[in-house]
Amino acid sequence: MSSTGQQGTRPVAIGSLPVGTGPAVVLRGASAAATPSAAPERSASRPASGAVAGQDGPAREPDGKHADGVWLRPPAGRAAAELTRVRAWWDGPLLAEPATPDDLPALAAHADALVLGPAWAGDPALVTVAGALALPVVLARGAAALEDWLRAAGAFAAAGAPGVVLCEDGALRASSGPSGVAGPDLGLARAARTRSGLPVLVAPGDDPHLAAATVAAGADGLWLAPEAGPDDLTAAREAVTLVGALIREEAPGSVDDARQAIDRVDAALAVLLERRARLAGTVQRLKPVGGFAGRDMERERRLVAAMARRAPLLGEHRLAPIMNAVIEAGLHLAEETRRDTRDNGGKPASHGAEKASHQGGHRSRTAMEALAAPAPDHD
Ligand SMILES: O=C(O)C(=O)C[C@]1(C(=O)O)C=C[C@@H](O)C=C1
Repeated sequence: MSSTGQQGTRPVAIGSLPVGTGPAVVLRGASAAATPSAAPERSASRPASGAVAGQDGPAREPDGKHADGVWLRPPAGRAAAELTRVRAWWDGPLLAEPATPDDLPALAAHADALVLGPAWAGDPALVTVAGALALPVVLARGAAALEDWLRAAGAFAAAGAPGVVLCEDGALRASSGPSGVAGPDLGLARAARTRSGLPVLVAPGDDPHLAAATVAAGADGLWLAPEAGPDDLTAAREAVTLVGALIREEAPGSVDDARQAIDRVDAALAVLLERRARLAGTVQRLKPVGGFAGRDMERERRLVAAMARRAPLLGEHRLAPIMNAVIEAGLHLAEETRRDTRDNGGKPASHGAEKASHQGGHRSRTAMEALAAPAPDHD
């Protein structure tokens, strides 16, 4: 394990994927092919497992990336065939849920982790058999109470499972509550993580924007349904990157891991810098004298001092030149935009930021954009 992990959490390796240390992970369900008797191969009907049949691989994000890991719930008696089929296009971390104990040998041969629900946890004989496979166990909560969930996790560890990851999957399995909207219990997931020291995955359900809240609540990973599309994957990845950069402690142990952690922080910085530039542009428009001519050095000194209270390592004297560059970039952008607007007969002209996003063509809405929709009337 290349880093020390989240405080108090015991990381678990699922194949090559560390869970509970480093960034939160994104796992996505793989489609299970329909059984020949239920529907022809490649049909779009829904098999008993609830997965969409007929897809050959996991959805990709627009940039071509897959999820970090794939999970599968093959129909009874089809585990070997389904796992072999998925292994043909996916050699990364693979998690599988057995429909019956007869599926266990196939899982032991092909999967990196067992996904087990409350029914297994309630049967001591099954716990013993599953623990003896020496695969990590992802223990779905289903509708279990916190105490029962944690007790079951302890039972799998005692039976020999080399690691246990909890999965709050209430959104996938439980029927919707009084609100009519099914969703994960983030408070319960957080309590389970604190109490047990085990990594916790959370299924954010049908609303991709819950991914950000899920990471903010401290989840070590997102558990996406097989139906999750590229935009859902992108929203999940954005939440992991941006929200994780703000709240998730990392202690990387290699240059590569440290650079990846820096990339996530830079991604969050970029979103915030863009947002700040828009707001600073609004101030230039509203002030009696905007732009460089209306510069207010006392206000700049005070904002640097306030920032230094949150960034004591950097301190005022290091933050001051950074913020000077940030503020001047914003003023240049505001003046450029004002000139463009004037040249455009008073109509708002596309400035740099807009041009860039237009050039990129269609861009899906990110988690951070959804959290903090930018003001539409920027300068
Ligand atoms: O607060 C203002 O008056 C601004 O114009 C905004 C801003 C900034 O970017 O934060 C920019 C220039 C000023 O010198 C001070 C602050």
